[in-house]
Amino acid sequence: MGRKKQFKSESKRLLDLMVNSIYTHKEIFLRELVSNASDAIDKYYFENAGHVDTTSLQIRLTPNKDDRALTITDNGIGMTEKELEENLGTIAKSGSLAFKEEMDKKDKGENSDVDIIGQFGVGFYSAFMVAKDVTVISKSDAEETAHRWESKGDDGYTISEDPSTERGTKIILTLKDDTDQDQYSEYLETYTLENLIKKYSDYIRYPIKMEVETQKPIPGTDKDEDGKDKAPEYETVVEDKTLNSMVPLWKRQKSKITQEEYNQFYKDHFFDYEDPQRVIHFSVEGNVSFTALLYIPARVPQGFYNQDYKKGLQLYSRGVFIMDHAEDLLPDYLRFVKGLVDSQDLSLNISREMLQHDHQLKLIASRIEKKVLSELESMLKDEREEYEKFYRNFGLDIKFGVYNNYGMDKEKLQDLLLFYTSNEQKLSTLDEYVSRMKEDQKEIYYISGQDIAQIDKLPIVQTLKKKDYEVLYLTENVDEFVMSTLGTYKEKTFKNAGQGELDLDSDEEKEELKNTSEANKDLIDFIKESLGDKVADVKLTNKLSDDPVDLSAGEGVSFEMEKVFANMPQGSNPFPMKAQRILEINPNHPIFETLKKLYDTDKDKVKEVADVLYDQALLIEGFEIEDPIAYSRKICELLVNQNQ
Ligand SMILES: Nc1ncnc2c1ncn2[C@@H]1O[C@H](COP(=O)(O)OP(=O)(O)OP(=O)(O)O)[C@@H](O)[C@H]1O
Repeated sequence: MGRKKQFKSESKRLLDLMVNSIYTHKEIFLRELVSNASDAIDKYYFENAGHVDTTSLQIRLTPNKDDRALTITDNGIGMTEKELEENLGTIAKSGSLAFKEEMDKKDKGENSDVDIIGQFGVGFYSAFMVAKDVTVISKSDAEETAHRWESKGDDGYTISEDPSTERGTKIILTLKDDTDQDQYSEYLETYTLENLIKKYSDYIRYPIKMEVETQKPIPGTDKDEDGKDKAPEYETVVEDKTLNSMVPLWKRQKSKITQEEYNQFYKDHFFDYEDPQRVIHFSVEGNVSFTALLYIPARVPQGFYNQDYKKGLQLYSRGVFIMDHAEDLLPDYLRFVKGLVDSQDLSLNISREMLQHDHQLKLIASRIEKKVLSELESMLKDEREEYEKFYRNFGLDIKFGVYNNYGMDKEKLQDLLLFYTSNEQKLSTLDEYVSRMKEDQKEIYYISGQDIAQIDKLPIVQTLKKKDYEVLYLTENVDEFVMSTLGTYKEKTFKNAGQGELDLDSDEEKEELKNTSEANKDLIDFIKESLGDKVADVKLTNKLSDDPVDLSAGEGVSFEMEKVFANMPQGSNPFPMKAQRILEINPNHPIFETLKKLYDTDKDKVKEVADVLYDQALLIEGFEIEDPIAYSRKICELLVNQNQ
């Protein structure tokens, strides 16, 4: 046995962290060791290109419950005594510098509480998260003898000669004792190992093999004495199984992948039982190189509106799984996109914290955003029905995308919006609406309500339709916020038809209305006074063709916004905002004549009628009335009086 040596001081600190790790993803040790094994085979392959029997290259897992040991064997390049010393005695060069800097910061008291293990190229040392003793037996073609490196972690390591003759490296992990938190013996179960390989290392290029026990029917036992079929007897057979599928689907040539394969991969990896609506598979070479395989689900994913729904793509580095739900790869408004990104430009040990600042990742994210948006644009252009199907599922996210971040992304998204309109009785883009606008129309009209049918009956909508103006129907809470974020589209301002003035009248009509209003000023003032602070104003309007009254909101908060604020959870909105209520009366409706007459004969009745009209206007707007019983009594009274 060789002399005991101490780890270099930096390594020792890292090792301490591993040995005493409270890191929750200890299982990644297997990914790290398998990845090293694969790198070692790569190196052997490249150094001996042309002379290698590629079929023999492999990685093997051997769990041994008696010894509580898990062995990972590869027939890669192996290490000489010196290499064992250099490579395993100091921490990996890639990570060492960053690690040391972080440690220096810590010493100066500036250290953030970052997840240190995830952050550095700790590779091999992660074995100490699960093992109390790590033995590495390695043989390089460059040396006659093999060597054995052994360590229990903190108290150093020994290197000695070993009788092995086969080229490559064998890493024997004697697992730590089980604790309440960690069942290390799980790593001796073949099914756990199979799952971990599938999860993290499925696409390693070389076969990862393991002997697995399976139950097989014993030949000839499926017939009884009379030759009739019966359930066969089973025996336990040990089979050598390849655990990984080796070639990632996304690395294969696009033209050679069937839709069925894409769909199956989606269902296997992203927990959906339905085929996706769209597959987007593309590669980018250049400043940053990556391949992305993205999917748009055909339906809203389960839990999509729950707080704990996680957006993001799976991240791979050269076919090795790094993490799930890398959220920085997708903007929020594309949170429905599922899929993965594989880039050789990312380090295997990159952490979430690091990703946020990673320049390469930002480039990847921006290419992905552009690609998905351009796919959606062409779907809208060329496959309208498909797009509308998509929009019914995820249009709300596109709307939130317009509204969020102070409208930062609105330019990118505005042409993907669809709204139901009065003319078309179907969904329209803003561009389509603008192209149909009347020559004299200056603004884009919209109006909000609970649903299409209710909006369609609103008095103001009837009037606009009569005058041949098209109106966008808004039925979702976020819609008005989208409109106010957009402000304009193709230099046309958005105008809430249920709010403020609409300027639809001709000069003569305006003049006539002004005259009627002046002539009836006393009556109008009286109504306003009798309604008190319920209304901000009462006025006559030409907007209403057949309806007697209507309530419009003053400038500022609209009725729809008021309703949204009112529905917010209590406490989140300490100053609920109310829209100004303006009661508008149709001077061409017979009710106005009645009011005029009553004003001369029975002012108390005017008050009653005004109350009823105001309540009616509230109902039309979808508000509750304050006192339904009083309202109903008044209506009955008026009906009875009429027949007397
Ligand atoms: N199975 C192996 N066969 C041959 N060499 C190995 C093997 N495992 C590790 N090594 C050597 O030990 C070195 C240190 O490994 P470690 O996993 O700590 O870091 P790394 O793989 O270089 O870096 P990173 O993990 O950041 O990619 C490797 O660079 C490699 O030279």
